[in-house]
Amino acid sequence: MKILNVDQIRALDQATVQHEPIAPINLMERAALSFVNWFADQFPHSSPTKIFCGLGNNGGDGLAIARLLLEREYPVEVFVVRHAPRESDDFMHNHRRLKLVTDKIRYIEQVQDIPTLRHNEIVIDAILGSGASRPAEGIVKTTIEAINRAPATVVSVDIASGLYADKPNEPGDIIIEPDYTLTFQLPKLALLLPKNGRYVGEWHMLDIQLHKRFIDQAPTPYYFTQPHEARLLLRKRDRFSNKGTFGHALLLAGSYGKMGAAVLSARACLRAGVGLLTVQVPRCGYDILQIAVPEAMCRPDTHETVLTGQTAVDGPEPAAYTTVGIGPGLGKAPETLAMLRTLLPTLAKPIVVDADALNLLAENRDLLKKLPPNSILTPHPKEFERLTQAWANDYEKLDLLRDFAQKNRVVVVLKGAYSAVATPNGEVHFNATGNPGLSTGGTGDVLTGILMALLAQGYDAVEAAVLGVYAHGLAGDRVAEQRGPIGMTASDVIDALRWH
Ligand SMILES: NC(=O)C1=CN([C@@H]2O[C@H](COP(=O)(O)OP(=O)(O)OC[C@H]3O[C@@H](n4cnc5c(N)ncnc54)[C@H](O)[C@@H]3O)[C@@H](O)[C@H]2O)[C@@H](O)CC1
Ligand SMILES: [K+]
Repeated sequence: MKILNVDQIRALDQATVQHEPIAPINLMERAALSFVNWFADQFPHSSPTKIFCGLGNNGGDGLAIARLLLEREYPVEVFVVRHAPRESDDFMHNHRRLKLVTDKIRYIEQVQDIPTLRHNEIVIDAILGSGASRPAEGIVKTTIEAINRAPATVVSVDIASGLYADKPNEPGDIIIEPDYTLTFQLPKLALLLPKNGRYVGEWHMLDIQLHKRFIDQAPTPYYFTQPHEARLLLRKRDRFSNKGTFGHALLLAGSYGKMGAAVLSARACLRAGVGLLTVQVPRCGYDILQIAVPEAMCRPDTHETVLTGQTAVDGPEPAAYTTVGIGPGLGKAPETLAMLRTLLPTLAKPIVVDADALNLLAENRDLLKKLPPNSILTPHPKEFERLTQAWANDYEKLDLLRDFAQKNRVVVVLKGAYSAVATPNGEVHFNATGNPGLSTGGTGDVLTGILMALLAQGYDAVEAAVLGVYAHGLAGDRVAEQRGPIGMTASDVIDALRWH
C-alpha cells in the first residue's frame, strides 16, 4: 500500500470527485459515515461525546460525524474552534445541516468557552487534519492543551490536530495526544515515525474508496506493507523439491559469552526453511552449537574465543554457499575485523550483515564498498547512526536511510516499530507487524537467521527483507496474543514462525 504526501492526498481527493464522479460534500459524508461505523463498534450508545471542530474540511468531517452520531442517539455536543477568518464550503454546508437537528453547537473563541472534560467522556478531535501547516497558536493551541490535560478518551479524525502529515513538527509544537487515530484511505507518513508515537495512539485506516487509478499511478518512495501483500511474496514448495532446492547457508556468529546469539540465528534460519545450514563459531562454541542445534553442521574456528575465519575442518569456501550471514554475537576483535577484510571481497551473492559486523563496518567504512550488491544490513537505530551520522528528526533519518541504501546498493532493514526496509532503488517499505514485546535480547539474531534462510531459498534481497521482517513481526504478534508482550523471548518468536 502506498503512502502519499499531503499534496498527493489533496489531488487524490480531487481525482475522486472528478472521476467517480462524486460531489465533494458526498465524499465528506462517506468519510464521516466510515468514521461513525467504526466509532459505533467501539463505544456504547450511552457514551457522552464532545466533538471539537476546526473551520476547514477536518472540521467539516467533525460536523457530519456529529449529525450521524445524533441520528444514532449518541449524546453529542459540538464545539467549533473559531480560528480562521473563513470556513471551508463543506464546513459551512455541514454546519447548516447540523443546525437543523441540534441546538447544541457552541463556539470557542476564548479560553472560558472551552468545556470541562471528564474521564467517562469521549472527545472527537476534528480541529485540524492534513491541512495543518503551521504550529497551533492562540485558541487552537489552548483548546488542544485542554484536551490533552483531560482524562477523556480522545479519537482523532484523520490525524491528530497539529501533527503535520508529511513533514517534521518543531519540538515545542502543541499537538493532540489521542488514544485513537482514524485515518482516511491511506496511512500518512507521520503515523509511522517513532517520535510521533504519542500523537498517534492506536490507529486504523478507513477505506473511503478514493480513486484507485490515481493511487496506482502516484509516484512515491514510501510503502506500508499490508499482510496480504507480504503473503503474496511467499512461494509454494514443489512436491519434488529436496534440501538442495532451498540452499545452503553459512552463518558466521558467536564469541565467548555470546554463543546464544549464534544458536538463536541458527534455529531461526532452520525454522525459516533453509535447506542446509553450516555455522562457523569460535572453538569454545563447538559443543554448544552441536548440542543446541543438531540440525546444523558446525565448523569450529581455529581460535578459541573469537572468529578469525580460519578453520581446521575441510569444507567449501564461504563464496560457495548460497548465502552468508555474519554478525550475531560476533564481537569486534581485531582478528574478526581481519576476517571481514579478507572475506567480503571474495563474496558475490547477497549476504546478511548484523550486529557487531555492522559496528565493524561503521568503524571501517571503506569495507562498505566491499559488500556484495543487494546485501541486507539490519541495524537498529543506534547502529544505523554509527554507519551514517546523527539526525535531527525522523524525516532526516529517512533521507539518510534512502541515501545510504542507494549509494551502497544494499537493502537496509532499520529495526524498530514499523521496521523500515530501504531498497537500493530508493524505496522504503514500512512493516505493519510486531509489538513492543520484540524489544528484547536475541530477536535481532532471529531476524538475521530468517533473512539468511530466505536468501538461501532464492528470494531476491528486497523480497526476503520485506517478507522476513513481516514474518518475524507476525511471530511476535502471535506470542503476544498467547501470553502478552511482556516476557516474550527470542526463542518464543522462533517457535511461533509460520510460513503459510
Ligand atoms: N483528502 C481527502 O481525501 C479527504 C479529506 N477530508 C478531510 O479534509 C481534511 C483536510 O482539510 P483541509 O485541507 O480543509 O485542512 P484542515 O481542515 O486540516 O485545516 C483547515 C485549514 O486550516 C489552516 N491551518 C493550517 N494550520 C493551522 C493552524 N496551526 N492553526 C490554524 N489554522 C491552520 C489551513 O489554512 C488549512 O487549510 C482531511 O484531514 C480530512 O479530515 C475528508 O473530508 C474526506 C476526504
Ligand atoms: K484531527
